Amino acid sequence: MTLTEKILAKASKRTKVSPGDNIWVDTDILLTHDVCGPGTIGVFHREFGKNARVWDPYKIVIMPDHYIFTSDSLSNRNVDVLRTFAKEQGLPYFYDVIDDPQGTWKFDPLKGSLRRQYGSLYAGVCHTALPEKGHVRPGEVLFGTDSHTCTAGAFNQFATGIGNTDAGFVMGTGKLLIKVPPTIQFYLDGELQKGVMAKDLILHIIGEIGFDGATYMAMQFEGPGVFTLSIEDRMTIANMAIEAGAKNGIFPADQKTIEFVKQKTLKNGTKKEFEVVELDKDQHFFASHVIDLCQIEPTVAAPHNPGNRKKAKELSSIKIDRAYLGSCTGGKLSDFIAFASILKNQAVSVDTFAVPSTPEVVDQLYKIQLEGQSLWDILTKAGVQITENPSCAACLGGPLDTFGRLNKPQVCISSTNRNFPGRMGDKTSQIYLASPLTVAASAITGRITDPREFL
Ligand SMILES: CC(C)[C@H](C(=O)O)[C@@H](O)C(=O)O
Repeated sequence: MTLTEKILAKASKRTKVSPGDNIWVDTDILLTHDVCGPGTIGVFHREFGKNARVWDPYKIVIMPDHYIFTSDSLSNRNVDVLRTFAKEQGLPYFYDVIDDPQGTWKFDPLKGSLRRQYGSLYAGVCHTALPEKGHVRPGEVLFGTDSHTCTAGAFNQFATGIGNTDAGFVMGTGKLLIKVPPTIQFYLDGELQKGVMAKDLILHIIGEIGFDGATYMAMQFEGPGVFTLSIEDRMTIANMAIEAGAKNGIFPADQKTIEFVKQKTLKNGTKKEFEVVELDKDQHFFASHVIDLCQIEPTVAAPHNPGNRKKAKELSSIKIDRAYLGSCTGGKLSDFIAFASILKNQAVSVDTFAVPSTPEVVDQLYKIQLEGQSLWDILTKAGVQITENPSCAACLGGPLDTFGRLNKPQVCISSTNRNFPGRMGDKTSQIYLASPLTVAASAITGRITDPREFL
């Protein structure tokens, strides 16, 4: 069996499952957020009753993260619905945006001043925050009401996005009926070259198979190249499995995975026994691709789908109005480090926005230094507008007052995950998806630029 089949077999208490089998699986974690949480809660109450209790309060994680820092009253109401529900149900893992609805500014000793509009519990973008807060473990089944839930496949687990109806059902029963997906193998060899990031690799792969090339399939990444990738690289790759239509993306576990999971679960009091799922010798794949990481070049997805693959160097005539760094895909700490490595002692020539994915990333921006300057200082000196409020922000447009939103027709290069029309706001804007290095290089020159020109 493939990694996905092995996890699903265990979760359905079977010795073997095959692609196409419809099986009931037990859920380890159900994740929801402010956009889909209220709908999920509505389905849960409608189907299980007004006074129903969730199946297991310790297995539900609620992380508001999408439309958080906005004056839009409907968005704010969504968070209120989550808050009320978490209180009623006694949910220990509700990562509220604020501690005290009356007072939201805090003194920050790192900066020596008041900052942030969020409280001590706020976790940031759910797909980055979930592992950071110790809610992912190899071998487990994670369902989330968000298509990028597949990010957690980086940790050797079955992680997939589901709709509110399914999530309402999981909330009440802890179970879900799913069809076992066929698996496509991506066998990675070699190592990514300087100037090339995990984002380039996944854009390359989506370009290869098409943005529907893995519809309802598992994308399994293996081979020696996998172990050269950092945990955050693997998250970027698994995160965009859905952009090829995949049910999930999945990686084998190594020492990096085990150490990461142990450290985060210990720190956050979520430590549980887990069993790594090993690769079988005779797996059956729907298809198999071998990829030499050394051959990957800075890659861009041109408008209007993530599979519209071009090399960055082929697009040097495209002028941009805006550059954007952020989201579950491109707002992690390693994304900021890469971004700052190019922007050090440089200046951006177009409006450039950066949104950290979690409060932890914000803290590290002040702490981590490159040649004596903090990442925060490097970026602000280069002219980047950074917010200290981590959220999904303009990755998916959001209310008009969303930080970095495209409020007029613009050409934007972005480290995010989708470039559909209207995705970042204005419907006629053009979005080019790229790695943080390519976004930084392009922000300096004002046109799409291969970052190797700056190395
Ligand atoms: C809001 C949510 C349903 C959506 C998703 O599922 O992906 C969003 O996170 C996105 O990235 O488009």
